[in-house]
Amino acid sequence: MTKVIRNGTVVTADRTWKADVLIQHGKIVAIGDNLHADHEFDATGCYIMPGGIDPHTHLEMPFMGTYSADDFESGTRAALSGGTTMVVDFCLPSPGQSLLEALQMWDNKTSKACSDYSFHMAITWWGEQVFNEMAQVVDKGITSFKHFMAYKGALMVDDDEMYSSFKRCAELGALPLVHAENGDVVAQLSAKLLAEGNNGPEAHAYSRPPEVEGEATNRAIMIADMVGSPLYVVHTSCEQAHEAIRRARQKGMRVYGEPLIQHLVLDETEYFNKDWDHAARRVMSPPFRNKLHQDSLWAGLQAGSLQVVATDHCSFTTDQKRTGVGNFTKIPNGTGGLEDRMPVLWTKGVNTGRLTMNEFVAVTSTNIAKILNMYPKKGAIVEGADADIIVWDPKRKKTIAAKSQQSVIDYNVFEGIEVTGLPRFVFTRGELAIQEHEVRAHPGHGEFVAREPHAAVNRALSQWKEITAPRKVERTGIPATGV
Ligand SMILES: NC(=O)NCCC(=O)O
Ligand SMILES: [Zn+2]
Ligand SMILES: [Zn+2]
Repeated sequence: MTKVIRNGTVVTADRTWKADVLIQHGKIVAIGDNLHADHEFDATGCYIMPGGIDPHTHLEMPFMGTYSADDFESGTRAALSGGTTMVVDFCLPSPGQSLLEALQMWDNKTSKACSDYSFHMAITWWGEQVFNEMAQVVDKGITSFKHFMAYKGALMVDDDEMYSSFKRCAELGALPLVHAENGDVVAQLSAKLLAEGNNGPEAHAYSRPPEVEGEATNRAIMIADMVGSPLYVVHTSCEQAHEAIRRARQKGMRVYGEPLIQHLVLDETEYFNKDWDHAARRVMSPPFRNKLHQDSLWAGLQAGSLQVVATDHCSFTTDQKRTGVGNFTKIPNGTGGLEDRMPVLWTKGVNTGRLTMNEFVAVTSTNIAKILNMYPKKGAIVEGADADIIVWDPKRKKTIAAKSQQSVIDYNVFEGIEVTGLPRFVFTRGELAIQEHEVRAHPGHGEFVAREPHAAVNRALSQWKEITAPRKVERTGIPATGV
């Protein structure tokens, strides 16, 4: 059975043109004029774009004594509803646990995924077993490894562990990722705030100032440079971290930065809300920042010093958040956003002139497909690509409301924001998943996307590091050792 999307304008990361798109067996098979098929979908007035890719989600994740509430079924259904056709989630081994065993546990969660997905593997401890298993993880198509520089006593790794792991990534042609916050300083600041009776959700933000993130970002960048590895910094939220990334890139280092849609549009005043639930629902790490930091992130997307907009979707119900009443360090960290990332970014970015449509496609889909070495299977409208396609109606409007969302939690941090720009149709590998309000997402449709190591950037960087490596100076006439 063939499908064709007709009468629309194709928008990719680098081009905009009128064309029809023909789909067969889950792939794009032709792009051109006057194409016909068994089923026709009308895109009059709409843009035909690559489906969004969210490279940062935590579905059904064990964290801070509980599990994040959205699983692969509700999470990917929410994603599709908002035009995101692929997620990349994190496999988190417990300290001491085999990476392969953890991967098996994460695989078991995915049977009801409605969209395609991939994994990053977290390095939460270090030893010979981890060193060896990293190669097997890469052989399974997982070529990115996450390091938490925060969450002391739980997921955090120290500089020695990070150096060893980044070095191993360089050898394997893999990409290290970092959650960049100085976990030791956060622990000290948190203890001080609690001792002073500062125990509400606003203290979460006080305990993680931008300097904590800027320092860790810079440290991770320097370590990656010393081992000759590229680096991807997740949830870049502030100017200090952005500055470190920008500076590194200007020096030719292969560093990527990922702002979240939450940090781009929500600010720290949320934590000063008198309603404890309101503030706690917005507790995440790093916390929301002020308007100056937001401007820096938008500028980074415009200038190309930041490349990707993600969500870090890690949703907890109000009841789960209430675990932290009386002690902000016990509030599960995380917010949702999978359904909202694309419409909110379009509304606040494209509709305001902060982003072009092509930049929108780049930062929501194409750039990450390239960084994670799955382009043009994903992130592209080209013949042979997976038919992960959104037909985007720039005039469709809605007001974001928890009562009508796909996520299973009981609130939405974007509640009340009116968005203009929503999907008319969403296709996941050629299957129609969304038709305006109608959700046809099919649990079990999603497939694991394996990725190859040694992406072009890894190859170029290791070549350069080899050429510029320190070399012993061969000398003749070495003087005898003195007595
Ligand atoms: N970001 C957050 O607060 N929760 C999810 C885990 C993480 O990414 O740090
Ligand atoms: Zn994080
Ligand atoms: Zn995260």
